[in-house]
Amino acid sequence: MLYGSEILTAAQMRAIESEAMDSGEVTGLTLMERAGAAIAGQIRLRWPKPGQATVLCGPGNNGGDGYAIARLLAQAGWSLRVLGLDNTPGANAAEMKRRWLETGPIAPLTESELHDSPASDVFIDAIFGTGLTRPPEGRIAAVLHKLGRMTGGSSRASLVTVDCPSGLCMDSGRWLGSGNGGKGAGPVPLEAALTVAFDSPKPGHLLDQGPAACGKLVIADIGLRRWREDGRPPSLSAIWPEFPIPDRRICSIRERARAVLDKGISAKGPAGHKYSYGHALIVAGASGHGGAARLTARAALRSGAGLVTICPPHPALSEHAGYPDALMRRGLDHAAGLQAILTDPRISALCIGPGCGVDRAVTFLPAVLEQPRPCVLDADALTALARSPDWPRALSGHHVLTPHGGEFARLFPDLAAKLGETSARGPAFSRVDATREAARRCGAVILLKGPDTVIAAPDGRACIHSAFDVPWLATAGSGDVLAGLITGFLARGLAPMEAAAFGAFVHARAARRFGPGLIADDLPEQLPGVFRDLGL
Ligand SMILES: NC(=O)C1=CN([C@@H]2O[C@H](COP(=O)(O)OP(=O)(O)OC[C@H]3O[C@@H](n4cnc5c(N)ncnc54)[C@H](OP(=O)(O)O)[C@@H]3O)[C@@H](O)[C@H]2O)[C@@H](O)CC1
Ligand SMILES: Nc1ncnc2c1ncn2[C@@H]1O[C@H](COP(=O)(O)OP(=O)(O)O)[C@@H](O)[C@H]1O
Ligand SMILES: [K+]
Repeated sequence: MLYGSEILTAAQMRAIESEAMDSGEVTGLTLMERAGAAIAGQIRLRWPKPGQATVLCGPGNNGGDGYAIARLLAQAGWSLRVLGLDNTPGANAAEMKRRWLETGPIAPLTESELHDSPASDVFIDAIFGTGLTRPPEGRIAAVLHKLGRMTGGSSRASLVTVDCPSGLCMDSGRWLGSGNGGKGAGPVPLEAALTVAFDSPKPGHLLDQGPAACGKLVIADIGLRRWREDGRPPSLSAIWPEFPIPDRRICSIRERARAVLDKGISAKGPAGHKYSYGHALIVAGASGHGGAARLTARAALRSGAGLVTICPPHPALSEHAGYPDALMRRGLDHAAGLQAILTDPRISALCIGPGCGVDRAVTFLPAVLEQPRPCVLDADALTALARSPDWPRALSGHHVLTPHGGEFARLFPDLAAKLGETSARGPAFSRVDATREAARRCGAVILLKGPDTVIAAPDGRACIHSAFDVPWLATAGSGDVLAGLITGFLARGLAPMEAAAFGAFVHARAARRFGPGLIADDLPEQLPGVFRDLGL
């Protein structure tokens, strides 16, 4: 595990469930009963007064969970309407169905039967879970379309989904059969109030359309920890969750932050002096474009780097006077000038791109890339990089690239195109797949920005950072602040992957702490509070 919580793909989850059942210590029926009880419990927690629920049960084990939920809610006094299919091939799901039939009837899972259930307070989607292999079609597609219209937007009824909204690919967060943004041939995308998933988050809960489709995500413990942790190499995907996940070794965010920092960063202590904490250098642009680089520099200073120097062309030096006084300024006009500055071995990290200007980035990139210090390439530097032939060969493991979607498409047009294609089979190509492949190709750390920021290293380690709860982070200059944070953490000694992941985490926490109305200038000012909250 990298840090934060482990994420499992649908295939990994199925493998763990199989291992648990093969061990003879737990049966599939017990796991299903626990899954059903977890969801029924969450529903009763949110709707303490028994109401009317409609449960839609599919052909597999997800449907089996649905029959268990129906039985448990009925025992708690709820009025139930259950829609299901004739064929329920799995033994466990068939047993759950049999037990439900002792309590009540099953109506056919059709659009017209669903239409006749409008009095429900809660609709429970137990049609498909981790077993979804292809886009829903025909009768089930029509049911899901109707369900989307009955529960989405301002409708009174709430949708609760078992493991995930049906039709959503749990490995990518994309609707199977739909193109970019959930549009295309598929059904009306579901918008759940609550999704209860088992054991661990899956990538699809956090990526792309997943968070909007899932609503509030709750991870329920169904007793699989031992098989998750036994004998398997640590998972490659992890997050910094802002929600509690049961049954994890590291549970407080403070502990997690401390664990990362202890791995590499020079924690401030009585024995240190400013040079102990690194010196970050920011290549800035011409007059009139200095704001972006100053945001970067300010964030680098606040990250705890011992010194930060901003390097605009000589004529633009005066523009940076007094922003803030702690910032050092040095004119930089030619690549040879940069080489001269870099003879100082105490400069420990660089950043080029924010407010730099593409032409200036083209001039300085070769000198930046051939020096061995860790370096963040952002904004104009990414555009400049994409223009140079055979650019992936110029990069290596000490480089961190921080593209947003547009910059990523300039650098990796084929991967961006693949993300936009309609996916006819699961698992669909995901933002994690794209970012991992990008990192592998150029041998550098890639941080693909968005509400679902993905960070990947060339060795395949990857991490999703979810910031869907802070949409106000999408404001001009916030990416410049992120670049500065990562540069500062690199200067202080964090490894590139850790610096990028910790940067994304601290960035979103600063935005969360400030709240709506945030402008990028506010972010660095929140950092002391963020660090204090983390006990750093
Ligand atoms: N394993 C365990 O012990 C536990 C599992 N648990 C629960 O089980 C869920 C996984 O169950 P699952 O593997 O049976 O898959 P599920 O999501 O129910 O659907 C698969 C069925 O749908 C079919 N199908 C697929 N796509 C289709 C399409 N487009 N249109 C039509 N059919 C389609 C597919 O058929 P096939 O692809 O073979 O044709 C198959 O019949 C998991 O999410 C969790 O809720 C929990 O109880 C904890 C213990
Ligand atoms: N909807 C959103 N919710 C949360 N964070 C977002 C959202 N959209 C973008 N972000 C984050 O905001 C920052 C924007 O960076 P960027 O696009 O480079 O902006 P700029 O170039 O103006 O600095 C990134 O860290 C990105 O992950
Ligand atoms: K489901």
